[in-house]
Amino acid sequence: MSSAATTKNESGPVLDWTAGHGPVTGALSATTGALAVATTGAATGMPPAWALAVGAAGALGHTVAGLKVRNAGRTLAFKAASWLVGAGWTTWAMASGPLSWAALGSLATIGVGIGAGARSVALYEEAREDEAIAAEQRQIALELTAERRAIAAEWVERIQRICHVTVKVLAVEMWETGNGYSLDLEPQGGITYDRIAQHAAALSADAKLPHGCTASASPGIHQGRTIMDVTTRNVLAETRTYPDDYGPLSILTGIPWGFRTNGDEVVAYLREQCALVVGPTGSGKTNMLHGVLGGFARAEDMLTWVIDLNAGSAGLPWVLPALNGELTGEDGKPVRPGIDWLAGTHEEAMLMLDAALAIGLHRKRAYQDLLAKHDTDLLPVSAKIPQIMLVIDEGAEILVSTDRRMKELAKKILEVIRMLRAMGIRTVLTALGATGSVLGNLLIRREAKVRVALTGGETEGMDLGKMFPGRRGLRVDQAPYKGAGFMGTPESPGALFKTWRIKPSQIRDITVATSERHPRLDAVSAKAAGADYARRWDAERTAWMRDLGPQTDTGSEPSGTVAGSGSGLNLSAHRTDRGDQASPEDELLRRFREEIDAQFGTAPDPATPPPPASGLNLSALRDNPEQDSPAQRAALAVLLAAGPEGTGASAIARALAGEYGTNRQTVVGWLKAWTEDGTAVRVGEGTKARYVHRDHAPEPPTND
Ligand SMILES: Nc1ncnc2c1ncn2[C@@H]1O[C@H](COP(=O)(O)OP(=O)(O)OP(=O)(O)O)[C@@H](O)[C@H]1O
Repeated sequence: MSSAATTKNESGPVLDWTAGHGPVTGALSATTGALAVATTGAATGMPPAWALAVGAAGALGHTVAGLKVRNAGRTLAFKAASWLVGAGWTTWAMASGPLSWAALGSLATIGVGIGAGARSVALYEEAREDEAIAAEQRQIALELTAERRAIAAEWVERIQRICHVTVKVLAVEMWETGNGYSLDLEPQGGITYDRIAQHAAALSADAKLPHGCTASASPGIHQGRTIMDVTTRNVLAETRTYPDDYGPLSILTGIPWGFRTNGDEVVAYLREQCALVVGPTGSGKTNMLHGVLGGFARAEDMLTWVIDLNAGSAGLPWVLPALNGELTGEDGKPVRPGIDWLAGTHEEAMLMLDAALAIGLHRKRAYQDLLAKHDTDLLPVSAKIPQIMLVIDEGAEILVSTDRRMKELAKKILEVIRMLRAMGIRTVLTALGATGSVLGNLLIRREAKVRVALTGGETEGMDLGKMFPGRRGLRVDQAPYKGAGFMGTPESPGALFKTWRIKPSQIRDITVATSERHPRLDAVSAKAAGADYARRWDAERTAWMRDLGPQTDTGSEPSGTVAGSGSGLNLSAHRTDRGDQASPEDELLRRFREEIDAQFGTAPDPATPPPPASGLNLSALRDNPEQDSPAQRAALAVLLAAGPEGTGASAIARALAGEYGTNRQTVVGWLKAWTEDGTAVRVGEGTKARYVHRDHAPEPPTND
């Protein structure tokens, strides 16, 4: 029913006169209307021809209205006929008396007739409308198929001309994002995908794809098929922020690390795999690391332990705001740090690695029954028995370092990688360059199949062939943007991708959002890890964080206090601002350190690949007197022996190389530390600059 609305209020039903008629109400309305007019007209002596005139006008009006809404001819005819029949009856009834049996009987028949007619007309109109929509869709599909056919023909011709390979196109799929399309190809004559893949650059050029877009061939559903992905819009040039849905993730369902050129997420499955993230300075590696830590923080079955000997800078933003009480959780509850353990010093890193090894070995014994119950040799990781992810910034450089202390760490890291896969302990190592010394390590090649090469336009030290063996046509200049590069996993072959930009505020938001979600270390593991793990957040163990808080990863900026400053984040995004706020003393110190950096090359030059043993900045160690190693003491002795003439980092390193294997980079770190605490004094300028022990230092000039 549609003519009278059914909504009720206190004053009774509300009538909606604008609503249209259905078949029943339409017929009722027409017949009761005609009867009313006939009886009133007959009683008052109205001329019967008037009713006929009104009927004709109604028929005309409805026909015009029907034409406007494009009613079918038969609908228009039916509506006009209804008006005319009604008007004819009224005219006749007014003349011969409307209340006779004949008049009422014929009116009832007319009513039923109008009702039935209206119903059939309505059904007909509906069917017409459906047919029109279907025809429109057929037209769109036809056009799309024509577009696909054109694309297919274009690529068959192009591949034939450039690769000399005949292909059959089995399907063309347009990406929903509108950024490109994929072709499912069947190369003829037993030719495999790589024959096409090696011509990727020529194919892209021939197709006149915009910069940053590629035509890349990869294996298809079987060896005789090839998928050709063609990007037509360069999404890598866009900055996309980390998706702000911080919902739960799991190690078992993978952690998203970025997006492909077709807009799809690329996911790292790390239950059994280790990962290697290579990125030279300025490529967006720190940002990516934060994205990785953010994903791990969101997981319900992972605990993240971070080693960063660059003063812990990769982990600090996940720890300090929580430790300093700057964040408040739901209901005012304190917020747990976004990572479970942070080692910024050699000592702490040793404790962490020992704990990881102890946990792994103990899990092997203690969970025998559980493994038997699940009939597996792979520990069933869950929120109750979480996976431990060891994230080691510049870890690859630790592995190839010749420094004795680094070698100690390297030995333990390799043990973790080699022995603890089944027991749910895996690593993410970062490296400044994809150099032979990093990828030459068989263990890394075998265990770290989740690989990322952030290029940021850097071409040196980026051996993509070694990073993604078997993948052809990958070129560094395809991803000249910060945060962009290549990612490959066992599930998703190496191809272009980009990381999300994660903002400092998002790190805080994720820390808060995931605080309640982090699992606790299972009792078996906690027992094995012992007091070193239980006391990891003790004030004296975390004092270095507060001391080093706002330092950057190069350690070449003044230290200050973080607590209460409200800027506990140590992100490179903030770096440029800080110089403006520094005091004159800090500024002097900064300039002094810059000079040292310039002279001794402590800050890596983005244009050159780092030598294998470089890249680690050990300045973080300087604040801890307990960390004086025999090598350090020997270096101090060399400095003292140099007398008032003083000496330089290279000379000290040469003196120590034989016995301790100390490299120049390490000595530079010590000299910086000694200069800051007054143990040594830097004299001379430029290439004449040298260090003198304070016992031999010249008298400082006085002002009077
Ligand atoms: N995914 C991204 N999208 C857009 N811009 C990014 C992305 N990642 C990084 N950037 C930009 O690049 C800058 C440098 O990033 P980041 O500090 O992570 O580089 P890095 O390789 O760690 O360099 P450094 O070693 O000097 O710290 C950031 O401040 C940001 O402006």
